[in-house]
Amino acid sequence: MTDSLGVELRGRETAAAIKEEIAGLVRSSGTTPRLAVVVATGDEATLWYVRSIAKAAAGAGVACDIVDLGPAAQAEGIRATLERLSADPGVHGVMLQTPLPEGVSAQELAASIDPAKDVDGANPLSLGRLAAGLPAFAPATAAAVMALLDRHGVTLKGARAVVVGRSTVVGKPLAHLLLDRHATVTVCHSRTRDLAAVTSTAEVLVAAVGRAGLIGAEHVAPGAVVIDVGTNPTADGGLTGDVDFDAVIGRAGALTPVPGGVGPVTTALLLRHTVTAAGLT
Ligand SMILES: Nc1nc(=O)c2c([nH]1)NC[C@@H]1CN(c3ccc(C(=O)N[C@@H](CCC(=O)O)C(=O)O)cc3)C=[N+]21
Repeated sequence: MTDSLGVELRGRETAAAIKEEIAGLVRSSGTTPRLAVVVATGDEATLWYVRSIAKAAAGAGVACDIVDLGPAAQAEGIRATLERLSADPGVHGVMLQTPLPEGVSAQELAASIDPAKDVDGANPLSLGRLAAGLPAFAPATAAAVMALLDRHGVTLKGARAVVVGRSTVVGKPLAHLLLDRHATVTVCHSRTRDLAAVTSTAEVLVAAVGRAGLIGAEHVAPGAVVIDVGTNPTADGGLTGDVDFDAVIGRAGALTPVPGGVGPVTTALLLRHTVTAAGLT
């Protein structure tokens, strides 16, 4: 918790600092890290994310190949592509975008990404290594939550942290990252009884569910640091989080906005992981 209330934890400055650091590393190494992004969907939000990765990569001096297999791609074709990119010494990072076509399992396919190139932490091996405390890439979104907490000087050691959401891409890896930092971690989900009773004990509260406005004032302890991972599309083509921003901002010690919070940091850390995979750090 913090002493003041209502601080906005903005992500754009953090993202800009990470991208600047990457650009410096690339310049001084003389190596161009290369990220391959495999796409097999027509989902608008995903395509937006892919374009923003390409744009951020260009600005940071990272090469980015979009490998678009189209929304009709089959599991075997996607697997062959991931295997080819994993074996290509010119490619340092490999990412498979979700969602995937009906009946195609992202987790089964992600097992074909070389863990050394698994910059979005999608291979089940990466999650297992993370849980075991071994070096591994965390999913960029989970890493972004930690980066925002660190950048804003939030103390995690001994802190009560509550994560709402148990997805493989955010909730589960994040619980391990917080445990590693000696937080006392509780994971809530759709079957949790009396959600507000649990979340209102949190000094650090992370919402990663995908339900607009789920977290209201009654879910938040005064002074808590609240990180909103939700990116829910709105009727007018915008984006809104899992936290009711207007209801919570005056009560929270600090709160990330959507847009402009976790999202931009996610993109920057995906590039940071690619730089690490290229051996630059
Ligand atoms: N394997 C995989 N990993 C992902 O991490 C993944 C994925 N697949 N599929 C698609 C979703 C979506 N996603 C976003 C990341 C950043 C923003 C982001 O930066 N949004 C901006 C604003 C965008 C706007 O205003 O429209 C912001 O929050 O400020 C959004 C969404 C990652 N995803």
